[in-house]
Amino acid sequence: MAARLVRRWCLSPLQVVGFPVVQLHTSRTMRASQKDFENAMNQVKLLKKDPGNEVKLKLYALYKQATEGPCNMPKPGMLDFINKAKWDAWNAIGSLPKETARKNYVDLVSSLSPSSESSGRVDKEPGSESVVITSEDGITKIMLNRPAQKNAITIQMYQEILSALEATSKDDNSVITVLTGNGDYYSSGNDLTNFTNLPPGGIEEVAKTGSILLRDFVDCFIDFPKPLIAVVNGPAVGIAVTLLGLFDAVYASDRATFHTPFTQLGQTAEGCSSYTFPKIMGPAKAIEMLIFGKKLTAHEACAQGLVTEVFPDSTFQKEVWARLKAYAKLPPNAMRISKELIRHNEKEKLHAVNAEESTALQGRWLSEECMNAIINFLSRKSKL
Ligand SMILES: CCCC/C=C/CC(=O)SCCNC(=O)CCNC(=O)[C@H](O)C(C)(C)COP(=O)(O)OP(=O)(O)OC[C@H]1O[C@@H](n2cnc3c(N)ncnc32)[C@H](O)[C@@H]1OP(=O)(O)O
Repeated sequence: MAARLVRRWCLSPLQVVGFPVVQLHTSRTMRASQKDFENAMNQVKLLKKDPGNEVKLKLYALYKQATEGPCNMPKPGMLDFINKAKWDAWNAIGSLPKETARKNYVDLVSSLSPSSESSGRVDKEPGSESVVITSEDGITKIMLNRPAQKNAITIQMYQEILSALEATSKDDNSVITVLTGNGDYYSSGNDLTNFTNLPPGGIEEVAKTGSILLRDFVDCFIDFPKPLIAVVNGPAVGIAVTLLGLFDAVYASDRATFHTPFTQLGQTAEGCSSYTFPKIMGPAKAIEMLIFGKKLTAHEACAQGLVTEVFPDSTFQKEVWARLKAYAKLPPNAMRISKELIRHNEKEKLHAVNAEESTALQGRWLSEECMNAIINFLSRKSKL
């Protein structure tokens, strides 16, 4: 379902919003500007880097305006996220003359030409390397690897992380396990496109399968038997923050921030944070984060007890990995038994909280508040 959308995006990113890459027209009577327009359409096919949803919607809208004039389609239903975003973009152009739209399209494409494409960022396909798992010196590193999407977590990535945790919990060579992110973000949390490709059972089916996946995923963190460390290399959002309450140590760069904008998204807390956060930082501070969406700096999160230690970004990787290598040399059974002693009294409670939170979210994902927030994000009309 949602993974299909993401895969489709990665294989042919320009087509996700119905981007007109194959609709070339040739005419013997075309004028110069029509030629430029067709060249621009060809150029778009050669773009190496996905220009992003906002630009794709602009291109779509200008193309439609240039070829058909003002928006003449019936407005798609609220749940038809992608077509609704396309319709909004086209409709927003109003009565812009066809020729102006054609020129704007050509100008926009030339601003995206290969010479102006940045080559610095890695953008991997899910299913290939969106989650990279490596093992060295007794440390299993699970690295979120979608830096261009700020390491937003797709359905497939949840499944891959879950499988990695299950495997490493049974691997005698693995002493401690680390979750971290590649690029400037730790993770922007749940990929908001996870819920946009509707299966035959509609949005209800998406919400139900999402809730089951969430519950299984978080259960795996609750039960993980060995030391679990978060190396928070940059900003963290949503589930990437809430899960931290289930880690045994959280090391953060001073560039990291911690943001749980659930209410703004029409959603509610998950990752057992409705229980762990009040316990860690007291209800007053937990409510500011989980209900009002207050974003914490790394030092604030450390003062609240969510983060174990903050390091300057310039030395973060070096200092943290040196420390983890030393920890991984400690006797593994003693660490495992100590973790069990510290955690086992809470496990039953945590599983019950996880079940409750997952059920509450299933309902939230069907709410108008949540759908509007996702539509807003996808149509890039608003950002958090
Ligand atoms: C099944 C289990 C479900 C568990 C549920 C968990 C709940 C949550 O985790 S709620 C939190 C969800 N996350 C968000 O609301 C964050 C949304 N993203 C943003 O607000 C911003 O992108 C950002 C503040 C993280 C970064 O802003 P910035 O201006 O620096 O960069 P952008 O241009 O916005 O992002 C670059 C690129 O990445 C895409 N992207 C970023 N985050 C997400 C995301 N969470 N889902 C999908 N896509 C994301 C963004 O769309 C951009 O893509 P394009 O270049 O293609 O436009």
